[in-house]
Amino acid sequence: MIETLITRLPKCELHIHIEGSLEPELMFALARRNGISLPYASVEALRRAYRFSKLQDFLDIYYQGMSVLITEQDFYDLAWAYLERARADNLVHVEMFFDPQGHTSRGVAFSTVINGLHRAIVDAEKTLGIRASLIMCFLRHLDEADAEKTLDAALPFRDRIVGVGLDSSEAGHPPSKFKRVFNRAREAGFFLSAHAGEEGPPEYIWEALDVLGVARIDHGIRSMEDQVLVGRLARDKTALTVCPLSNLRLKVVDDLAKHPLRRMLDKGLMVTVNSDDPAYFGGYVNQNLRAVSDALGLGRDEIVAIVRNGIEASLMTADEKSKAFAEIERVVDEVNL
Ligand SMILES: Nc1ncnc2[nH]cnc12
Ligand SMILES: [Zn+2]
Repeated sequence: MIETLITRLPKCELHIHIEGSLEPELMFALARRNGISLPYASVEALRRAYRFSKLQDFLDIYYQGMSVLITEQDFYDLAWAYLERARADNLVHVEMFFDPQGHTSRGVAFSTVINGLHRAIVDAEKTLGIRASLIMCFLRHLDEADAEKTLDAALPFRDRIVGVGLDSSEAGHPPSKFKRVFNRAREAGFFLSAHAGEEGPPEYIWEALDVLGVARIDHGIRSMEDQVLVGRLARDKTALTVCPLSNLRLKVVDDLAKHPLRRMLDKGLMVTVNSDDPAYFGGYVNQNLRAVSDALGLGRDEIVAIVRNGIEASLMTADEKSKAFAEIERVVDEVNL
C-alpha cells in the first residue's frame, strides 16, 4: 500500500547529479561511439567496481565514468535517459546538478555540455510532461579561481541555468573557500545551494548558510550533531536534500535502519528525499523512498510530508506547487491507506 502511494504521488527531485545517472549500459555505448576504451571488460565488471568505503572512492570512478561524454548528443542522451526514468517514477519537476569542470578540464566546451542538457530538457517538457532546471556545481577540490572561470563561462547561458551549487570532495574543502564566487553568483541572480554535512562536519553547514548564503543544504545529515544548528534549520525551514541510498553506499551510515532521517523529521527539519547518483547507488527516487520507508517504518503521513517538502522547497511556480499539492490530496484519498 505504501508502495502504491510512493509510486503514484507526484514528486520533485532536488538532488541529482546528471553525470551520476549514467548507467553502465549507456557508458559502454557512448565509449564505443566515441572510440574510448574503458578499463572494465563488461557492464557486469563495471558494476562490480561500485563498492565504495567513502565519498572519494566513488568520486574517482564517477569522474572516470563521465569521460565518455564528449559530444552534445552524448549530453542529450544522458539527460534524456534520466528524464524518461524520472517520468516513470512520476516525478513532475527536477533540479539537475551538472559538473562543468568535469568536462571543460577534458577539453569539452561549456557550450557542448549546456546545449545537450538543455535540448533534452526542452524535449522532455514537450513530450514527457516533466519540467527540469539546471544547477551548475563548482568542484570544491579545485581552487576558487577555477570556479570563477566556470562562472564566467556560464554567464552567456544565464537563462538556461537557475542555480549554482558546490560538490565533490568535502573533507578539507570548507564552503568558505568559495565565498567570493558565491557572492558573484548571487549578484548574477542565481539560486544558491551547497553540499554540506555529508561527510563534513556541522561547521561546514554553518559556513554554507552564513558565509555563502545558500538557500538549501545538500545532504546536511551531520546537522544532527549540533542541536543549535538543528534549531536554526528548523526555524528557517531550510530544505535539506537527503539521499539515503547514497549515504548507505558511501558508508556515511552503516545501516539504513540507523539513518537519521526519521529523527530529522521529528526535529521539524524540512527533509526531502533524492537519489544523488542513482546509477552508482542502486536507486532512483521511488527506490530511495521505499528503502527508508522499509528501514525506518515510515508510514503514509511521513511519506506525504517528505514529498510535500520536496515540492515546497522546489523552484516550481506557486501555481505549479498548488497543482501538485492538489494532486497529492487526490492520490492520498484514492489510495486510502
Ligand atoms: N554525493 C556527492 N557528494 C559530493 N559530490 C558529489 N558529486 C556527485 N555526487 C556527489
Ligand atoms: Zn550530491
